[in-house]
Amino acid sequence: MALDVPNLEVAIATIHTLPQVQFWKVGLELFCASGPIILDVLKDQGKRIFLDLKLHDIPNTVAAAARAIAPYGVDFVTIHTATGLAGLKTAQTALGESSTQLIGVTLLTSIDANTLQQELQIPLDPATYVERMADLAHQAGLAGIVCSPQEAARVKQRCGEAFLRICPGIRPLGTATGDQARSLTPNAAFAAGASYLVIGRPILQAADPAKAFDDICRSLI
Ligand SMILES: O=C(O)c1cc(=O)[nH]c(=O)n1[C@@H]1O[C@H](COP(=O)(O)O)[C@@H](O)[C@H]1O
Repeated sequence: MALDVPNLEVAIATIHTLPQVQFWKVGLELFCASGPIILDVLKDQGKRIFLDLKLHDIPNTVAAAARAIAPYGVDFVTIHTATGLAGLKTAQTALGESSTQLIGVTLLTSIDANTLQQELQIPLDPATYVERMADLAHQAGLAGIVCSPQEAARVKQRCGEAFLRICPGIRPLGTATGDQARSLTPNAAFAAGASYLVIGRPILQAADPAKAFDDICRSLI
C-alpha cells in the first residue's frame, strides 16, 4: 500500500487503521515531510518498506544517493530507468552488500500514448517503451521494474519470472481513475503477471479503508 499521506502523524494513524497491511510504500511526500523516522516506525512494527524516491540524475549522483539509502535497510528503492544504463549500473553497485533491491521506474502510469508521442516526442507506444526500459533495467542487474499492469505480461515473458513487475495504476471496478492512464483491476493485474500491486487512493480515500483493503484481497482469491 502507498502511504501517500502528508506527515508522520497521519502516517502513524493510517498504519494503525490498517494493521493487516504488511508492505508499505513511502513516497516523496511523506519522506520529505517526516524524514527517515517513518522508516523506523515501520521497521519497529515489522513491516516491509518500499522507499519510492525515484532517483533520476547523473551516474555519480544516483550512486551517491544509493550509498546514502543503503543503511536504511529498506526492501525496495526506486530509480527512473531514463537515468540510462550507466546510472542504473552505478546505483546498483553503490547498494553494495545491502539487502535493498533496486527497482526501475519505466514509464509513469499517468502517461498515455498521446502524451508519450505528442508531448514528450517519443515515437513509441507505451508498451514498446516499457519493454525497452525493462531491458535496460534487466541488463543493469536491477531486481525489477515498476510498470503498468497492462505491460506486466510482456515484461514477464521478456525478462523472466524472477524479474519483479511492480504495478501501480490499480483500480478496482467503480473507483475513480484520477490521474492514472494505464490501469487494470487488481484481479486483472495479477492475472497479467504483476508480482506486486501498488495501491493508494482506492483504499486511502475509501469511506472504510479496512473494508476496501479486505474487499481487494478477497477479489484476488
Ligand atoms: O513508482 C511508483 O510507485 C509509481 C510509479 C508509476 O508509474 N505510477 C504510480 O502511480 N506510482 C505510485 O503508485 C501510487 C499509486 O497510487 P494510487 O493511484 O493512489 O493508487 C502512488 O504512490 C504513485 O506515486
